[in-house]
Amino acid sequence: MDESRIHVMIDEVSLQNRIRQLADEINHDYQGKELAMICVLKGGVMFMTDLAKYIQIPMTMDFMSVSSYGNQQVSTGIVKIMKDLDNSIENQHVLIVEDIMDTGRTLQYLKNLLADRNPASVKICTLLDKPHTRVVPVKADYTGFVIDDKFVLGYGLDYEQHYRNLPYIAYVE
Ligand SMILES: O=P(O)(O)OC[C@H]1O[C@H](OP(=O)(O)OP(=O)(O)O)[C@H](O)[C@@H]1O
Ligand code: HPA
Repeated sequence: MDESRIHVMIDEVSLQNRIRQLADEINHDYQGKELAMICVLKGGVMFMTDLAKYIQIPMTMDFMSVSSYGNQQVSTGIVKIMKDLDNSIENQHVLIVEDIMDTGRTLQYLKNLLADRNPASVKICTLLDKPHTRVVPVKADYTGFVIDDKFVLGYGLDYEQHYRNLPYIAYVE
């Protein structure tokens, strides 16, 4: 991609400050409980690992990978599990950790799938929320930033598998 089209949307300091605030909320809300943090690969990796550093209650981590059918830019709404969780979530307080909620299809599918496995609770924590592109009525319990309808990359998010390593969120214009 022509890199002059990439602009910073959320810088590294703002990201880290907000992630610390989200962790404080989570620590408060789950006091006395154990948290099963579920990272949605690959985009959720950076957010999951940074968020987890500030979690002060007992917690476990597990990873799941899902993929949408169809071409890369157009969400078809059909989601396929590429890698399932390693461990059971029965009777556990599950927090799904995602990088972005766009159409909402991925998180709606995942929330329903995990809710069927008899957890004690299932909540969603998304770093970014693009409410204007939502197609299904799924809601996050914890949201880092609500953003405009722009294609974003960095901090886990990719453009054709690249740019996930940027320490900030950028938009393409
Ligand atoms: O709300 P939606 O429209 O469903 O879009 C959000 C999903 O799309 C991206 O994943 P992608 O399938 O690109 O995989 P990746 O995380 O491996 O990049 C992102 O990480 C979310 O999982
Ligand atoms: O804006 C985005 N950027 C990268 N990946 C995504 N997956 C859904 N929306 C986006």
